[in-house]
Amino acid sequence: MNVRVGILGATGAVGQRFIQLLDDHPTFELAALTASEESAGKSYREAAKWRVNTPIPDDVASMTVGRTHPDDVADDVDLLFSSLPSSVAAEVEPLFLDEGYVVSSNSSNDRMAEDVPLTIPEINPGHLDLIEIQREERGWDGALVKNPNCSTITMVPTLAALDEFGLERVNVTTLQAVSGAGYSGVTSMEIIDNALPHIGGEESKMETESRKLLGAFDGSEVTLHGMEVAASCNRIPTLDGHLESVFADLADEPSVDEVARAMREFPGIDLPSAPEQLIHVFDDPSRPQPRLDRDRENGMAVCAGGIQETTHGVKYNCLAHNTIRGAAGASLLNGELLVEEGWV
Ligand SMILES: NC(=O)C1=CN([C@@H]2O[C@H](COP(=O)(O)OP(=O)(O)OC[C@H]3O[C@@H](n4cnc5c(N)ncnc54)[C@H](OP(=O)(O)O)[C@@H]3O)[C@@H](O)[C@H]2O)C=CC1
Ligand SMILES: N[C@@H](CC(=O)OP(=O)(O)O)C(=O)O
Repeated sequence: MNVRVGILGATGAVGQRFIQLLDDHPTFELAALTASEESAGKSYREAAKWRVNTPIPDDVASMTVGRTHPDDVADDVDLLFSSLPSSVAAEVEPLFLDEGYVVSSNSSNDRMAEDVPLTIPEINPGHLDLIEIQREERGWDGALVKNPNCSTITMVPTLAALDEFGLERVNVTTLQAVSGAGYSGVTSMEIIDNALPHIGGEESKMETESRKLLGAFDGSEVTLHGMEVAASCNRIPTLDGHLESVFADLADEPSVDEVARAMREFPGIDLPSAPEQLIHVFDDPSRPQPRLDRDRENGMAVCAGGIQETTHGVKYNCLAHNTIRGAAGASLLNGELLVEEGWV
């Protein structure tokens, strides 16, 4: 079965990743591209400042970019991926939902809304059933599903693996790539030979979204996981790939080998864009590294290493590709799950 998909915000950093990942997708057929009024009416080649490391697919280059409005998206598009600035997404996503579109969104608005599934398919696929409640409460024919913030998604699979040892408290420090801020996010004068110890809003996203993702869903609501999370977020001059140092306090006292096993054996999911192995664990304490490890399994794997025991639990480093597993790849996987579960 072919599913016709569109991208809202198709010209941006994440939008370009969507186009790259959708090229040759087994079931998704790209049928609509939207961006701002400034890009609308232009061919995609003219409108996008293409910056990813594969050429624009020929059939996409000649497509016309529409306005980000339901009137510019054909009715027979089944699924929309959204990578708009969150202030724009908050205004326009409801227009598409009212019209019955299913939207798999990467933008941060509504991630913590009680009736909106915030999902990582390998971690909490059951939370998709919140769509029933969302439709009742908001009167939408469509459905809205969010993926988490890129720093959150880097850490949460490893925390999910640790949960069997009783997760009590998590402290995390991030070293985030410049692509996370978008193409015009930080200037070269700000970031070269430097590190920026503040990323607006990022810390609270990690502290709250992680608890929702690992929260229990009883069929009507998600109860946030009881762990405490404290985050410190920093920008460094890498291009792609967020590296994070996690200190996790646990109720049990697992050995390093037991923690490594729990991470390595954490189950994946059978979807076209999912990695074979969700968490790649290194014995070499100098890995993972952004440049060497961010592209594992097409940028969809999470890496971990440097696992050591601490007084109250363990510490380790983890890494994921922020614009693939942390953004476009995450929405794409949610889209595949929506199709698999019959919501599209
Ligand atoms: N970069 C990353 O690693 C991650 C980003 N995100 C989130 O994804 C979203 C997109 O990020 P990113 O791709 O980096 O952003 P960009 O600024 O690179 O792209 C934004 C896109 O939205 C379009 N757009 C901007 N304003 C409007 C408007 N008023 N109406 C319609 N379309 C508009 C732009 O079109 P045009 O080209 O015409 O201006 C462009 O296509 C954001 O919410 C971001 O926070 C999430 C996780 C990671
Ligand atoms: N803030 C993230 C990227 C991002 O846009 O996050 P969010 O999807 O939560 O807005 C970073 O700087 O790396």
